[in-house]
Amino acid sequence: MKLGTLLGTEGGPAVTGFAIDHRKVAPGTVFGAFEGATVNGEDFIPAAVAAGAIAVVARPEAVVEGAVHIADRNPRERFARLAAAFFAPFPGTAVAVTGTNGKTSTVELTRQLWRMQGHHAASIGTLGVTTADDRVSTGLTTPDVVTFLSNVAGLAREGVTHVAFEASSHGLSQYRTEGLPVRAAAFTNLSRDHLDYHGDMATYFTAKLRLFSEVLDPDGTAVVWVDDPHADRVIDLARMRGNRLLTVGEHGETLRLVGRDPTLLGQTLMIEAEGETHKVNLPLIGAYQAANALTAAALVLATGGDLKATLAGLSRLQPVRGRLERAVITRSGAPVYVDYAHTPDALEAAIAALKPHAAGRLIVVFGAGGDRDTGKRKPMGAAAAAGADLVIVTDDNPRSEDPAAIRAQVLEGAPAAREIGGRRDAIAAAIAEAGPEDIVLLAGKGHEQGQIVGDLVLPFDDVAVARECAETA
Ligand SMILES: CC(=O)N[C@H]1[C@@H](OP(=O)(O)OP(=O)(O)OC[C@H]2O[C@@H](n3ccc(=O)[nH]c3=O)[C@H](O)[C@@H]2O)O[C@H](CO)[C@@H](O)[C@@H]1O[C@H](C)C(=O)N[C@@H](C)C(=O)N[C@H](CCC(=O)O)C(=O)O
Ligand SMILES: Nc1ncnc2c1ncn2[C@@H]1O[C@H](COP(=O)(O)OP(=O)(O)OP(=O)(O)O)[C@@H](O)[C@H]1O
Ligand SMILES: N[C@H](CCC[C@H](N)C(=O)O)C(=O)O
Ligand SMILES: [Mg+2]
Repeated sequence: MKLGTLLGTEGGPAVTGFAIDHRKVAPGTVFGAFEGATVNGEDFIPAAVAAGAIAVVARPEAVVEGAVHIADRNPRERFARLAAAFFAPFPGTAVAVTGTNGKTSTVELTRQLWRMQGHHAASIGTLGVTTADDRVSTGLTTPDVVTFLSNVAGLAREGVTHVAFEASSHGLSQYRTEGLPVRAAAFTNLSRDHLDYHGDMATYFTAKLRLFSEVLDPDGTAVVWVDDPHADRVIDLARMRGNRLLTVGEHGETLRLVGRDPTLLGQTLMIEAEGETHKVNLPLIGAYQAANALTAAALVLATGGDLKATLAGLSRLQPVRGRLERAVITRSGAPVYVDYAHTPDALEAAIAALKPHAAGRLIVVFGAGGDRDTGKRKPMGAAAAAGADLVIVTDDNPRSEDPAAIRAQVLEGAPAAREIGGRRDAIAAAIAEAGPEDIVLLAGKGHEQGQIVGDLVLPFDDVAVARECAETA
């Protein structure tokens, strides 16, 4: 593709690729120079041009010599749209999910439901780029714009027609997915997280609302979990914009949850839809997975899915990696669950999911990530102390922070909790302590395969460690 074609002029050099890191520039690359959280990408423009960049997307005040300066007040958005034109075509049906919690679960459940209806489907998010037979991690929930758009185009070349992706608030703020048409967008919930980046809840919510105000196709469908207190803002936005609106939840119009009874390995849902009541045996435990399953079902309906087939599909859903995943049953008979809860709201949800199944005590082991929102640590301790019978505070991913300092902040919310710094020791202690009527919940790391300590990523998988500890307990 010629640069002129991209810019709506004529001719010019051939475009060979796109990059936002100067170290990835090759001859023919269009370079995006963005002011970032740690450095200013504009500082690398000369090096990018020296490496062969033929054009640079940057603010008008940036200095570009030896390459075309594509000047724009919002260089991230302009770059994404140009890159999308270069990487296209994409799968015909793309949907996005945003919310503090439930994004990964919902996109994965959507992928499974689409597949049951015969679609070649994929999901992109925290677990990576997932298709029916493959999963490749990208390191982020919403990958950087070049990784994201090139991967989505790659999926189309593989024959994928339906993709569901997680629109994180960081990803929305940084225009990482702009240029990919979005046929439906779902809102799960909003609670405290990522205030280290957004500063306050209003800014955090505004970042998420951009999915509905700008990213969702004007003739696209908004899917809203209406039981969340923030849902009204999303509904108002969808109505104002004239988007089709599907609502789910106990107060939903499209899929109204009228009954939910926990069973041994899941739950029976009563769902009102199109004037009829449907009974569904969902093989996932917890109110939160019922919420995500209904949201996923509505996304499938929003993209042409048949109601009966979609509701029937709910009974065949497979658990999502690291989301209330049962890792092992201890020698004493206590099940050990691994969950990704790393916010106060999520901890509450995971504990509420397991509590009805614990005839004895619920033992919770968790910590909090370093270099993330510090304000959520005490409320996380409080959420665990309020819902669990025994709380063990340990390390999550300390990153560049002092692990003991992080634990101390969490313990402020759970003064009666035990503190065991090493995560493996904490898991071992919980498993040794658990009796036949008890349940153990390991929260915060879920599917993660490593523990980030300083610059190191030490191999660590909660599921594997739980199994090893259960062997020797
Ligand atoms: C805080 C944050 O979101 N940072 C992301 C952001 O970096 P940034 O724009 O701030 O970039 P920077 O490091 O300041 O550099 C500025 C620019 O100069 C460029 N550069 C930099 C150095 C160099 O030598 N040459 C060069 O060209 C960079 O590529 C960048 O474009 O853009 C980068 C490229 O897309 C991302 O890799 C990076 O993610 C960092 C690694 C990260 O940890 N992000 C996490 C917090 C994140 O995004 N999490 C969300 C939320 C998960 C959830 O939902 O809970 C996610 O979607 O994963
Ligand atoms: N609908 C929900 N309501 C409340 N809590 C939820 C919900 N869905 C998931 N959770 C909790 O949040 C945790 C993370 O779930 P999930 O990975 O689906 O969320 P996410 O939005 O993708 O998170 P992240 O922003 O870290 O990528 C779960 O392990 C569970 O504890
Ligand atoms: N166990 C991780 C979960 C959060 C990871 C991701 N959601 C992010 O914020 O980057 C941590 O707390 O460090
Ligand atoms: Mg996720």
